[in-house]
Amino acid sequence: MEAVKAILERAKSGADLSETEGVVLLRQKEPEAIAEICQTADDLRQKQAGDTVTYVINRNINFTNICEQHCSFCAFRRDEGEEGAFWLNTSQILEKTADAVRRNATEICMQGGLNPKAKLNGASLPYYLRLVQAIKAEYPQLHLHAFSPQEVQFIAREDGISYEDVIISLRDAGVGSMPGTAAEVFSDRVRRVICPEKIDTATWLEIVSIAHRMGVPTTSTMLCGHIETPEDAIAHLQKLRSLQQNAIENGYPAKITEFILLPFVGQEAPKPLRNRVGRDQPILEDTLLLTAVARIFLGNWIVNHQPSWVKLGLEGATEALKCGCNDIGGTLMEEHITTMAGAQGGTCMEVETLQKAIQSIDRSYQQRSTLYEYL
Ligand SMILES: C[S@@+](CC[C@H](N)C(=O)[O-])C[C@H]1O[C@@H](n2cnc3c(N)ncnc32)[C@H](O)[C@@H]1O
Ligand SMILES: Nc1c(NC[C@H](O)[C@H](O)[C@H](O)CO)[nH]c(=O)[nH]c1=O
Ligand SMILES: N[C@@H](Cc1ccc(O)cc1)C(=O)O
Ligand code: SF4
Repeated sequence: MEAVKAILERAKSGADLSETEGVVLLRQKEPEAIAEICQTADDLRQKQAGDTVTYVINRNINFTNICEQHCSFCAFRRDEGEEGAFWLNTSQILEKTADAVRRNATEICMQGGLNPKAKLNGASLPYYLRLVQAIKAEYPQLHLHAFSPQEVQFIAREDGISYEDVIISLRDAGVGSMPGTAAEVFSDRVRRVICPEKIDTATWLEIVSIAHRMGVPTTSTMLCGHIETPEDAIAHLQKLRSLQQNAIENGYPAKITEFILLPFVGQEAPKPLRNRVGRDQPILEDTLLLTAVARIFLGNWIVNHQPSWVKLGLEGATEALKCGCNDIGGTLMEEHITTMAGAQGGTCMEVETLQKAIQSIDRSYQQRSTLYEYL
């Protein structure tokens, strides 16, 4: 307990914790120590981000779930022709966008499977650019938060072009920011088990750094609660922190806007990983401790922290607002990826429901843009 208190004092004084210190915090089992860690995270949240909790009105559009990869946590992907496979055409996407705009969305969050047939004139990039242009032509004011580093690498590989060229083209067509998914856990040992076909740690960091250099802000995520160790989790946070330090120190025009913890949902995930992890739903207590440690460890470098109501339920996400989070996330309108994995939180939130959850813990709420401007 004395060791924990000393570490928390250092964090409160504004110091960046070492990985060893982070691991000590994450390994705590005593309720008293855990309560102190959450209290420190809550204090730092107040100091760094204030008492107002933000939300964004957005819609997820997953344009296809046909994917050439086979991540062992993913219940969303399908082979072409398999039951449940889908691939939206432009008019379906525009209908969903029109409905989102009618419901006051400011953001479309677009991601999909890696579909080698998604090409125009034999190339992937023009296909993705057409998705972007179709939306931006009709709704130039909408913010497009689209395509993970894995999707960027897929396009570059299919077309034999550089990551930089892909990112510049997407940016110039109207992509406003990049979701920091596909990060999973930055341990190549773990990645060989849970996502052996995915980009490795170094490539994820490289692509996100290029995005920052090219003026494209990104989010950042971590998939937790599967086979990662506390050391893996802290190493992941350390890599995000130093990526952000690098963007700031080099004066890049963009950086990481937020950190989102994504607890693994196993219920409908492929059986090998589901069985190895041994549970269907995330353990709330473990998620909350990691939420708090992430706030403390990322320090002043990443000030916006968001829980996932999809995965924790709105009640669990509201608890996370007391353990370091200052944002409740998006309305989403239709969530598929983790809902297909058996997540219990729902697929859509009304603005009023998010506001009530925030009010229930005596905090004020505020609508934000994707880039955290108050609206
Ligand atoms: C499904 S992918 C979509 C974009 C693209 N296919 C990719 O992998 O980057 C988005 C993210 O969803 C998350 N996800 C997928 N299955 C999940 C599950 N069963 N539980 C929690 N998160 C999951 C992963 O973190 C993954 O990177
Ligand atoms: N937590 C989840 C999110 N969060 C992302 C936000 O909705 C938003 O796009 C971001 O904060 C940028 O403004 N998105 C999901 O699709 N699923 C989640 O579980
Ligand atoms: N789109 C979110 C993150 C996200 C997306 C899909 C998920 O299933 C989970 C998380 C972001 O980076 O901003
Ligand atoms: S997580 Fe993404 S890349 Fe992996 S199988 Fe699912 S859709 Fe494909």
